[in-house]
Amino acid sequence: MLPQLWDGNQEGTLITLAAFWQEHRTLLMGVLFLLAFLALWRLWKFSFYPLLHPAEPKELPSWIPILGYHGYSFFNNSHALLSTAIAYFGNNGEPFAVTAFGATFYVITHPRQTVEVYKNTESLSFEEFLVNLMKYFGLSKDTLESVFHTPLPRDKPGFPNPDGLALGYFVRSMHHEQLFPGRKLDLLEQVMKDWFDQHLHLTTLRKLCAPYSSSTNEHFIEVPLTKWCSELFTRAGEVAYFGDTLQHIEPNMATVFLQYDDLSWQVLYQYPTVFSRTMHAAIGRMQGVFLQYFEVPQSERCKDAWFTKAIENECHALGINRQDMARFMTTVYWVVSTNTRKAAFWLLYYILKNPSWIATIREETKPAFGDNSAINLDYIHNHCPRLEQCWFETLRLSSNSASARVVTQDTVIGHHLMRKGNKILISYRFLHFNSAVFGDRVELFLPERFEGRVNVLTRGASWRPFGGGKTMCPGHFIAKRETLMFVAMVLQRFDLETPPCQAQAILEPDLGKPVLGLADCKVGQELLLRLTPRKS
Ligand code: HEM
Repeated sequence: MLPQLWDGNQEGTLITLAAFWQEHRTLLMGVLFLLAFLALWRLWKFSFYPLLHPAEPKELPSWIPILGYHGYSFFNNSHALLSTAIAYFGNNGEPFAVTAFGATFYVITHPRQTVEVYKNTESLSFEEFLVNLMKYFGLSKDTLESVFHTPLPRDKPGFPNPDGLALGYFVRSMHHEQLFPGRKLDLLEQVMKDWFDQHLHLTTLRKLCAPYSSSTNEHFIEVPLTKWCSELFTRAGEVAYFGDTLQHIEPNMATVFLQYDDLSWQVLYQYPTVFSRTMHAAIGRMQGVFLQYFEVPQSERCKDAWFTKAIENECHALGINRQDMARFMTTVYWVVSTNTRKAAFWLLYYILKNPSWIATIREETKPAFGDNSAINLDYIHNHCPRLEQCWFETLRLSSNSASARVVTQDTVIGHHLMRKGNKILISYRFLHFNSAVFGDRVELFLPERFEGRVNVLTRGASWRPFGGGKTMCPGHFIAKRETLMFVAMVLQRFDLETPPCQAQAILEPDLGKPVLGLADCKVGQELLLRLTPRKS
């Protein structure tokens, strides 16, 4: 029990204090020592050190040495933490440092410096991040050594490798071959179009969505919007990349993937297995399905994308075992669907909440739809500017990625010295919410801000939904094509409503979870969507 320190008698109080000090002397000395140590450490770290090292980015002060006290804020809402830091440093556009979980991140907010970061592939590494990811997925040391450090012959059979790159770097050229405009991209898009075309009918949806639709009859179906888009896009992406073989092995691969993907932020934080058992169980199931997939002879696996067998052949040639191939393919499945599913539900959500766009897009896309369900994809690509503006605005509002680079040698960015071993973060959200670039009311869905300004706004250094430099996302063409064709088809075929009880329901981006692209919506939020076939 603490003594009562002030009873109006000054002498008595002093005596009581002295007695308290005598009794708890060791404890109080310890506390005083700790406070003195923290004060000195803080003074040194955030006042004297910056004076002695003016070239290094200033660090957001904290009271916890080494670990930094920003870990919780990083988890909870990294965007809010970075906003606080930007305000603390007077919004001066200079890089600053934040320590969380013992790692120091230099945060870049100025568009010009983002370009410097993307250009520097000598001393800023994306590969270290990839290697850590692959290790986390269980790829063996030997496989990683061959993949990243064994140059493939320049004259090898298969896809040409004139620069003699190791597979870990060569795979980027293979993604480009599959995903950049050309025949292979068109074929991929065609498969997705056929899949949506077959499944976007009331009768088919009733069967497909039975496990989660909340209500259905012969006139309509009600589905949870984010779940519905996620399932449909994952299934379409699966068929486009792997044909129907995976479906035969595990008809619910998409559902297992979504269980994993909801928790995939744990991978980015490299959570220990003991704290992420559900995520590990889902990924284990997916890897198991891919093991069975590779047991099916190639000749029996049809209608897959060019990339899928091409990369498998490269892995075989390098002697990579089946387990590691299965682990790697799981990551391919991940990148194919994790962002497009979110792009689809965010775009539909914003349109639903701004219903005047429904009529606009219907009218604009109508000429792309012939009488016998034929769809003119070229028309959607090139003659639907309003739909395209909605796409850009959705990406702007829902991007929550941060490009991460590991500093492998001391490096100067924008006159600031970045120390070896630390990480660099480019937060896209800050770039996309800069009202000096994107105009007023940046927090609102206003696709018209892109009208007549698409080139200015989406080709500058402030536009980064797909990252930048060498590692810029190669999937951006297919992501756009797939999402826009889907939204156009849904609007042409169905009337959309949210049930009256859901009129006030909203979806908000979860800015706390790290992602490689678009934000998910906050846990527990969902919006019911009623789809009623339109009378033609
Ligand atoms: C709206 C949809 C998408 C968004 C917002 C998105 C975003 C991103 C981002 C931010 C990165 C990291 C770039 C960096 O840090 O420099 C990335 C990388 C990547 N994305 Fe996407 N992505 C999308 C769709 C896709 C699709 C559909 C595919 C494949 C079919 C794909 C394949 C990849 C690959 C292979 C990489 C790694 C690139 C490399 O290391 O060179 N993405 N994506």
